[in-house]
Amino acid sequence: MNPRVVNRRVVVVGGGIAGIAASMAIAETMPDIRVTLCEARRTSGGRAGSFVDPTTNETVDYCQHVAMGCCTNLLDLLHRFDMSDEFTRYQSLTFYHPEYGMSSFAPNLRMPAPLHLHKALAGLRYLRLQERTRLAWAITKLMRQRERTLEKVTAATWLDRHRQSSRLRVRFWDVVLVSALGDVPERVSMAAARKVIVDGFAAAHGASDVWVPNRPLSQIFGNSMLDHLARHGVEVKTGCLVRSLRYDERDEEVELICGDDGTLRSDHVVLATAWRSASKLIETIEPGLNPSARSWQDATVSFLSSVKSSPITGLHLWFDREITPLPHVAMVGTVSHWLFKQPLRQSTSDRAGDQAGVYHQVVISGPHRFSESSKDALLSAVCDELAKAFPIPFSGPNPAKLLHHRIVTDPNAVYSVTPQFQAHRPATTTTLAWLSLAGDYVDTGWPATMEGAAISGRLAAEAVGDRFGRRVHCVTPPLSPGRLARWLMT
Ligand SMILES: Cc1cc2nc3c(=O)[nH]c(=O)nc-3n(C[C@H](O)[C@H](O)[C@H](O)COP(=O)(O)OP(=O)(O)OC[C@H]3O[C@@H](n4cnc5c(N)ncnc54)[C@H](O)[C@@H]3O)c2cc1C
Repeated sequence: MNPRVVNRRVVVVGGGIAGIAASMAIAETMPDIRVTLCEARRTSGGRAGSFVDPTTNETVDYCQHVAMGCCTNLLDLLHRFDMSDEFTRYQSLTFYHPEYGMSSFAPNLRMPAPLHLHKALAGLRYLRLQERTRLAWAITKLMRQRERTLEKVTAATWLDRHRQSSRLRVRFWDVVLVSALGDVPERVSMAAARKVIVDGFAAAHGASDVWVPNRPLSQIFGNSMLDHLARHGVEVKTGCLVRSLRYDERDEEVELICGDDGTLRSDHVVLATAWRSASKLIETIEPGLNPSARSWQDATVSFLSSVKSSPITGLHLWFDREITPLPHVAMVGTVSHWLFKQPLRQSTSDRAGDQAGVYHQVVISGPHRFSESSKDALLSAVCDELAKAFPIPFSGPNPAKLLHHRIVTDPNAVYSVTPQFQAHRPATTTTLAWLSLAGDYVDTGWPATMEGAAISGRLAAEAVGDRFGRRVHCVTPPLSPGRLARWLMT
């Protein structure tokens, strides 16, 4: 073993998916490095978390999360924590449109990618033949363009230039892009949109599979992952809020001032918080910085504090019965974007009993028509939409009743992937040799997703390796594109 790297210490600040991925990757690839994970809250998972509803006593997610088949790093991370079975894979999706009812989106796996999508698009009854043709043409065009060349263009501009009608926008592009990017095509960069369409649908079989957790997120990314990390030698400190960072030039080590835990000392820090906390912590870094470090600090703080965030709303609805046999439905042309039914396998102690009703969740990404109205107005619009989409349980002498509801909007759920954001997105490595960044906002090419967070953590682990003279590979490659897709993309 190289004596220079023995007893190196790394502190990972933030126990969201990025911090978990970074800690696990360092522990697995460089077991002689001492890793400490500091999480401000009592458990890990960050935004991928849950709460206990006080009325039903059920543990439900702040907001339903889904992954896709293209999320190779997240799926690999789950595998490493023996958690793969906690997500269920769906190879086809159901879309609902108020005028056309239900449609099935099922790629044809006998056809090479991207032709496997033709059958899937043909299944969307609310798209006309001409619209499907124009859509397929635009997807092919998109595959031929490099992501970097699309960073400065908004999705809306690109779609206009490529003659995607407003009807097609509402019925396809808005549905997919707003759900995946959390903001409208007028604001998001086309590079991020390309990532969703090409990596998430067109390039490879299985990319568009939807993976839905079948347990509350807190039971996946919470204490069980922390226990697993501890078994890999990671020292876990929960309830440990890091308040400031200071580099001690004389001892060549970093001092982390923590809330109640006093001070930690480390050779390297991976800052794996969301962008706002990252901005605050970077601002605390003490003088002694050389001019280029100072200018990095100023630019990064100024950028991160100006990042525009986008809201996501979850309507937690307990009906007296299930309103559909379908596990989830994507909703088109409605205020509601997704409906999920009782996605979570609850232990009996998590449930108040049958009188709690059957849990459903409606998710709305980004600002919506009722953003400025009362929660009651939103609830009433969503319930009307559900009654229209699933008429049977709501009709007859004993219609389905809403027993209980809770509406949770996270105004800072995700950042908006605007062209400005893409242009200035911070990298993993910084001007400060002792500091690496992780978190879904770091430049991974991915939007604000669990996959982006997992990649960012693994990139930070690779940066730690570089710092200590190691060459480690932690990032899982993307799905391999089919031969035809590869040809289209060259
Ligand atoms: C409502 C909603 C719906 C979403 N839906 C999806 C989805 O369907 N699919 C998907 O892929 N993604 C989804 N996302 C995005 C996904 O949750 C995030 O991209 C991902 O969880 C980010 O992980 P992270 O580790 O980068 O950051 P975070 O989850 O924000 O974790 C940062 C952690 O750092 C801790 N921390 C902060 N400051 C300090 C400090 N000073 N000291 C110590 N600890 C600190 C925080 O407590 C937190 O635990 C959704 C997000 C939201 C909010």
